[in-house]
This record gives sequence, C-alpha cells and structure tokens, in this order.
Amino acid sequence: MTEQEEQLDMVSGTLQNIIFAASDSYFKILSVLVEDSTLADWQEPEIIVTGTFADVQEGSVYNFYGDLVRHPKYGQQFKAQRYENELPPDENGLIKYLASGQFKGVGPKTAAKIVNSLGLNAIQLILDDPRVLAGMVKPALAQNLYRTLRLNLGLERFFQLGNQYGIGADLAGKLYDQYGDEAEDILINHPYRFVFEFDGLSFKKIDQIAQKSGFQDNNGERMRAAVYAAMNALTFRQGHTFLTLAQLESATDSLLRQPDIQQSEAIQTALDELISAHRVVVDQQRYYPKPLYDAEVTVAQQLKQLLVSPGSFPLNVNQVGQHLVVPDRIELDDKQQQAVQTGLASRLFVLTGGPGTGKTTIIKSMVATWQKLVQVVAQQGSFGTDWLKSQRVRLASPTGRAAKRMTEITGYEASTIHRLLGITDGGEAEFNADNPIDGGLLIVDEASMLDIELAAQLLSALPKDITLIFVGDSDQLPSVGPGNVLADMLASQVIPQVELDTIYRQGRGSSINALAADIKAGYLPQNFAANQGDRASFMVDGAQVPSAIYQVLEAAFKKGYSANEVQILTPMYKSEAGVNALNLMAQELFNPIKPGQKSLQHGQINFRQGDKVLQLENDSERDVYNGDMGQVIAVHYRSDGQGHEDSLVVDFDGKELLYPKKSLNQLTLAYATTVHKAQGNEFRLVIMVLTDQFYIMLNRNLLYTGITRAKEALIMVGNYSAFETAASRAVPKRQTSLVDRLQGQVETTARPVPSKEVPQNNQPIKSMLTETEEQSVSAGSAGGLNQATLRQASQDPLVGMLGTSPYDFMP
Ligand SMILES: Nc1ncnc2c1ncn2[C@@H]1O[C@H](COP(=O)(O)OP(=O)(O)OP(=O)(O)O)[C@@H](O)[C@H]1O
Repeated sequence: MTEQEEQLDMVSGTLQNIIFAASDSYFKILSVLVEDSTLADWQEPEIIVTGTFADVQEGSVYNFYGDLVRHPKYGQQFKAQRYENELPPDENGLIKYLASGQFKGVGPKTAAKIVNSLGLNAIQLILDDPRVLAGMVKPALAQNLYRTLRLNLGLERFFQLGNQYGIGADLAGKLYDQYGDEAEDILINHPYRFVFEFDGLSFKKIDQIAQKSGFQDNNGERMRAAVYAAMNALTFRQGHTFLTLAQLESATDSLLRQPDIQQSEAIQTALDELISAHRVVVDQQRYYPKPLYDAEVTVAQQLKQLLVSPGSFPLNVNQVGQHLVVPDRIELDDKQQQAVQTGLASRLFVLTGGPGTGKTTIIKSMVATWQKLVQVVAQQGSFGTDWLKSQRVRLASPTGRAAKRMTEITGYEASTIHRLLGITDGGEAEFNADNPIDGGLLIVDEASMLDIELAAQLLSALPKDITLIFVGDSDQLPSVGPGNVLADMLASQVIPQVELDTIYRQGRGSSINALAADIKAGYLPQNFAANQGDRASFMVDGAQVPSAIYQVLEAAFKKGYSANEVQILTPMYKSEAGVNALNLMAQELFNPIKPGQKSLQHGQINFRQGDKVLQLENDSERDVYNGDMGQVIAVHYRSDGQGHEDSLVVDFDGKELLYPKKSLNQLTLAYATTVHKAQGNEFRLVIMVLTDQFYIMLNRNLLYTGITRAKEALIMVGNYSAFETAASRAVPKRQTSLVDRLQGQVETTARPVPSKEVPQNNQPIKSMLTETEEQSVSAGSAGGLNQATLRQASQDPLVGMLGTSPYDFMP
C-alpha cells in the first residue's frame, strides 16, 4: 500500500442499488448501505459511492477506498479510488456463496465439497488455476464455475493488480476489455506486448510496469518494443513513412535514455527480429512500420492501376471540351479549361492551386459536365437507369466542414471520407476491395489533408473504372498522419495534373491571396506592415501580444462579428499567446458567464450555452470528427431530471449531439485553435498570432495555411521577426517513397503530363459520341478574363458585406 493510499478512507457495506452505469466505460454510481466506515462524521445509513467498478452485484458486500467529496449539486458522496469484494469470512458463508445460484450447476453439496477440499482460499485458488477442481467436479462444470468467477471477480482482481502497477481503473478496464482473462498474464509476464497491440500506454509507462516484474534492461522483448515504439513515435511526429537506421538508433537511444556502447548492436538485433516478425519492413535501407509500408504500396499500386484503367466510357479531351458546362456564366481560362477536360478524360487527375484560383469553380464545372456526358452517353448507348445510377457523382473530403461546403457549392451530397467508406472508430471500413463504393466520378477536395493510411483505405474501396480527381493546395500543411500524398502525387509527374495560378478573387480577401502567394515564394511583401482593405498587421513586442490580441478581439466584437465568424489561429496550446489562454480570453469577451447561468466545468474550461467548441476525436458513429466546430446550445443538469448525468448539447451545423460530462474530454473551446485544427475550415475574419516564442513551430506552410483560412479579412498579430522566420523557412521534408514507387518499374501506359499541355492520352478505344453529338457543343470556351467575368467576380456575395476594414481593429 502506498503512502497516499494509507490516507484513503474506507466504507464497507452492502450494495443496494446501481443508480447509474455508463454504457461506454466502467463508471458507476452506487447506493450503499453502510456497515462500517472510517468516516468520522458520517451518520447516515446510506451513502452514494461513485467510481469505476466491474460487474458489481446488488446484495454483495464491498469495501470501498477513497474520499468523501462534496458535489456542488448532489451534496456529499464517496469517491472510490479502488474497492474490493468482501468474500464470505468463514467456510459456511463461502459454501452459501457458491451455492447461491450465481454458479450454474453448483448446489450446496458441490459447494461443500469444493470448500472442504480447497479451504477458505478456494476462490483465489480456482481463479489462479481452475485445474484445482479436477476430480471434484466434472470438467464442464469446473470451466463454467471458473468463467463465472472470472466474470464476477476477474475484472475486480485486475483492477487491484492494475492499482499495484500504477494503472488507473479506467485504463485497467480498457485492457481487460481488449484482453479479457489474458490481461493479468500479459501485464505481469509480457507487458511489452502492449507496445504493439494496445493504444493508450506509453513506452515509458510500460517500461515501469516491466521493471516491477523484474525485466532486465537488455531483455530482448524490451529492446524490440523500444525500437518499435521509437519508430512509431518518430514517423507520426515527423510525418515520415520510413526512417533511416541512424534516425532509428538515435530515436531508440533517447527513448531508453541509457546510451552505451552495446546499444547499437542490440538495436540491430531487435530490428532484425522485428523484420522477421513482420512488424517492420526494410526496403533499400529504409525502415518502415509494416502498416505504413503496406499503405504506401497499396496507394502506389491503386494509383497506377487507375492510370491504365480504360474507365467505364472512355473519352478524349476534345469530346469532354465539346460538352463542357461552366456554371455561373464564368469564362474559364486556358488552364482551368484544361483542368476540366483533362480531369474528366483521365481516370486519375490532380488539381492544385492557391486560394482564389478557381478550384471550387472547376469542381462545379466538372460535376455539371460529367452529368451531361453521362446523359449523352446513356442516350447513345441505350443504357438504362441502372447504368446512369452507377455513374453517379461522389464527393468527399477529409473534414466535415469542407464536405459541407462542397455540398453547398455543387448541390450534390458530399461526405467525409470516413463516412464515405463507412469507417468505424476501430478503423474497420464497411467499403473495401471486396465491397467497393459505387459511382462513376469521385472528387476528393482538401486532398492535402489525406494521410497515407486513409488514402490506402480510400483507394482500395473504389470501383476499378471510376474517374478519380484529387483537389487540394499542396502548399498547405501536410496531413496530420504520416505521408505526403498530394505533394507526392504532384511531384511524381506521372499523374495528369494542372496547377492553377491566376488569382481571381476580387474585393475582400484578394490582398490576402496576394500575400499568400508571396509567402509561398518565401518572403513577406514590402507592403506587409501597410494596412490593406482586407488585411492589417499589428506587430508588437512579446509581452504586449496578449493585450494586442485582446484589443483586436474587442474591436471585432464591437463591430458585430460573431464568435463563429472570427477565428484566432496560433501555433501551440501553451504560453500566454497559445490556444488555451486565448480561448479563455475570447470566451470572456464573446460569451461571459451570466449570474445563475448553467455551466459545466471540465479541467480549466467552464462550458456554457453559446460557446464555440471544437471536437477533438473522431466519432464515426455520430458522424463528428476531430476538427469539427460546433456551438453549445444547452446545458442540462442531472438534478433537473434531465438525463442521468450533467451534459451539454452541441450543435454541429444542424446536427445536435449530447455530451455527458464524462465525455467532455472530446471537446474544447474553439475561439482559438491551432492552425492544424483549422485546416479545411474558412472564416470571415482570421486573427493570426505568431511570436518568437513559437520559434520551433514556425514555417511557411503553417503561415500560408493559417492566413488562407481568412475569406474576408485578416489581422496578423505578433512579432515581425516571427512572421519573417515563418515565411522564409521551408517545412521540414517528409521522408516517403511514394514518388519513387509511382515512378518505379511497374508498367503503366500513362505518360507524364506537363501542366502546360493538354494531354491526348486516354484515347477512347471507341468513341461513344457521334459526330452530331460532338457538334452540339454547349457553353464554355477558352479565353482570358473579360468584362463579363470581372463583373461576375465583383458580384461575389461576400464582397463588402460588413462595411468594415482592418483599420477598424486598430487600437
Ligand atoms: N475564370 C474565371 N473568371 C472570373 N472569375 C473567376 C474565374 N475563376 C474563378 N473565378 C472567381 O474567383 C473566385 C474564387 O474562385 P474559387 O472559389 O473557385 O477558387 P478556389 O481556388 O476554390 O478558392 P478557395 O480555395 O480560396 O476557396 C470566385 O468568385 C469565382 O467565381
């Protein structure tokens, strides 16, 4: 017992009633009839006990260890940190317990036989090894008794064991869920297995557990686990799909923190063993975690297959051009037109370009043109409605917000990639190679956010003859997970691609796009400090940054901007200019607590109605994903009779979700977020904060991604030197082999397509369009920007909407 434990109070009593049992954890609220306790001034016959409990039985006696706490609404209750099932203290009691009916097939006679033979310690002995029952009862009965005892007592025993190893009940519950009866054996004898199989325990923690069990530093299991853990940590931190031997050695060294001369040899041995066990793949001296290797190979193979697929109705670029549909009476420029034509004439295509260059316009045009082509082909080929359905348009994006925007713009249903593939939270996808999705055209927007594993899942689940188009800005931050899919596809030059580079956005937001272009080129423009119609910079010294941000925020608030329209972006969570501090500052301004208002406290955050919040985890069942933003629309208290627990109701773009208090770790305030979390989102006003404090985080892609989230106005606050450093510093390169694989030896008939050339590849085997059809060409022709298009652009509904300028935000 630790010193801390000795200070815990104890309550012993009969469990009367389980008031609440959470469905997704072992958290329970119990009503207990007190028989004994160390609580000095507890006089009541009953006490409420809360905590993490296994399959506790009403009517059984338990000892609870913990503290008496005062709940703001429910008064005093006992918060248990651990507990034990008090087993009957004498042989008669034990016989009664075993014969109580809980254990099928065990009557008073059998129970007496067991207790007489095994003594008072019978239950422990059976749990340790059910073979002690041999000869006493039939094997089937012995198995059944053992299983029921395990179910009733195994988890409790594991909770206690976990406690000895410093593992909290929550984590112990998760381990037990994953491993069941085996959990105990693994924890004691093979703890390093958790590194490979269990998500939620760090190597350091596992190492501590193993040390308690007597594992030596040079143990082989330990070395293999250390190499693998170091490999995973580094690939995920840096976004690499593979590491060099030197990188791996140094990462393992720093994880073990005991570099000595033997280390390098031990690492090499561990690595060889990991390779034999198919946990690590080595290919041309590049060391990959197996899942990343498999994903990369799958992506390369699938992309190459698409490149040579004939498609369901092959067309050449001219035929597409003749049926081009351009919405909004815009005249596409040459590159834009080339994008639509090449995109739809190829089976695989990548469209890239900065903000305001027309990517969305092209998606709209592609969808409309595709619909038209499908109609024409259906008529010519006398295809029925089934064929038409099979050619339907699918739209997807890595984030919910971007998918919603695609729907609004195209009028077609768009979804997250997770939803498109039916990916559950365990990572299993409903759609895969054996059960592909349907559709003739799939457009994936915000493709810069696609990591190698999600890309592999997506590509594996596509029909072989689909037309696949990726759209994204390769200068934005790469995906959070490993891989560099969009940039690699572009760099490979084997996939038809077009880069749009003329910025069309007029009015508000246009000088932001020009600034983005300069930053992309690696520098801040001369006019950086000079305020423009839609952007301003507010450069101050480090200590003044928070008050400068406050002034800008206050001005935005007074100008009538709602919290949803303003977004503060900053690189990190900590520090006074970090996400956490700025969120509290903005909350006080935009949504201060009112006297008597309901609220829920979680950590440092006090959530209340009206708060802008951010989802931090993927929850595919409820279709809400890491990075989605919503608004708290209600706070419910249990004491009001509303549900079993205090909870929040959050509205995510029309979808209302309930968050019981225990799941509030899935949410945080969203007035300020990191740039990473804001990827795929756009806001009317962005306040971009960079200071020298964030030096290690500063790079071009971060700044570029941050400022291009601003649709109308941008205020930059911080140190000039920080902005300058960010603009000048290229993002660290991710180590991947996708470019090599795409350019590799696998046969492909596709040839690289330089962006300036409209390719004549994918020539149809037999055109399905007749001459007459081809002549009945509709809208759209190549050409530059004319007066009509300029008028169109200036009618952008966002232009001049607020009648404010960044000058209004200056103190
Ligand atoms: N060829 C063109 N002629 C005139 N206006 C155009 C042309 N192409 C696009 N535009 C206009 O430019 C603006 C920006 O285009 P669009 O939204 O398609 O760009 P984007 O690349 O998707 O930008 P973002 O990524 O910032 O959303 C729109 O108002 C659009 O109507």
